[in-house]
Amino acid sequence: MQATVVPGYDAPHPDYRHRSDARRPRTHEHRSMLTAHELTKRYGDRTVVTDLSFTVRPGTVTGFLGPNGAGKSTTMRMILGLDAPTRGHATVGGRSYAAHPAPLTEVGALLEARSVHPGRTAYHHLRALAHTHGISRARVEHVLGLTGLTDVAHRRVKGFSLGMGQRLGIAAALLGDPATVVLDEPVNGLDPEGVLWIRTLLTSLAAEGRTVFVSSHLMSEMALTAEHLVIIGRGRLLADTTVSDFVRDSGAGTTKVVTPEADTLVRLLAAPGVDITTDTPGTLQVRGTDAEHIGRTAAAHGIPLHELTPATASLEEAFMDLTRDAVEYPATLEGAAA
Ligand SMILES: Nc1ncnc2c1ncn2[C@@H]1O[C@H](COP(=O)(O)OP(=O)(O)OP(=O)(O)O)[C@@H](O)[C@H]1O
Repeated sequence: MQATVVPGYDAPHPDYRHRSDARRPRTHEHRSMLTAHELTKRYGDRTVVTDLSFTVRPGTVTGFLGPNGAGKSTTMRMILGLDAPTRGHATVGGRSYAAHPAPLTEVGALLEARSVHPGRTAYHHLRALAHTHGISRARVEHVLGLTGLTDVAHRRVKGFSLGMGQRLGIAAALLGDPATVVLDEPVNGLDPEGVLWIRTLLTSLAAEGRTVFVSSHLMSEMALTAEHLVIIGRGRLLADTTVSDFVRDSGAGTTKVVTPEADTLVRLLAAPGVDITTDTPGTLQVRGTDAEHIGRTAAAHGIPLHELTPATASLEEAFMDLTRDAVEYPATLEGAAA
């Protein structure tokens, strides 16, 4: 496939793959920008991805959201050259994935459970991958540490839990120290500690200047992890926005506060853009500021709070509203009875 080269693109530095976790220079960030341009995929007479265009930038986590069957995996597979688009194209750092001379060091990907030989240990699986790509043993040990697998590195993969398998997939994705990371539903199978770990990992990968593109069907999960959102439904773009704009536009940025000193707190929080309503004495619904500011203000004035709850549930509702018409198999009463 012909490589499309963006202006200003320069070839990777030869030492690039060995520069493990150093913060990437900001001037090189354009290298890892990921773009989808009118991506379209048809299977038979069904179009599952339609005219999808968006850009994923380095330095932030971008969440790729959509209900089950929306076309997230298909889009990611087209970006990674695993599925050919019917129309349109995708580039990473200005080139198609296939045009990169050493793709593993440019793009690290976790798609649905990889085929790992069950009789192999995690260490040998990664060593074999590293060997075929000229990656050092030290890097294998580094990614085992990064994914919390050091203690089980010499156990056979067939004994791994779903979460451990997921960590191994992420270790493989990071093996080439890639500037771009594409992960399909990485929290699947992880326990709460694992979910927290992946959030921290993704945020730190982005803070190092990498492009981080991660799919999920859960808004609540993405709202805690991503800064930017690309939302699709039935293969079409529904929103390309920041999490804070989505929260603001959806009206989900309400915080419930229960306090015996409601009148004093209302006076203290009054500011342009802050809107406070109350239905029940002692219970406030605050918009235009966040729970942290409310908590700090209350603490600074010795006001007891019996409850301080950001309304994350309504964020999920806003996402469901946006995608309702795009859900393939909506949960209905008839459906439940069937
Ligand atoms: N190889 C294929 N042949 C035919 N249809 C397919 C194929 N792969 C995917 N599809 C269909 O394309 C649509 C999008 O699937 P895809 O897996 O991309 O969605 P998704 O958003 O990743 O969903 P999920 O969150 O459930 O993985 C679905 O209706 C799926 O059945």
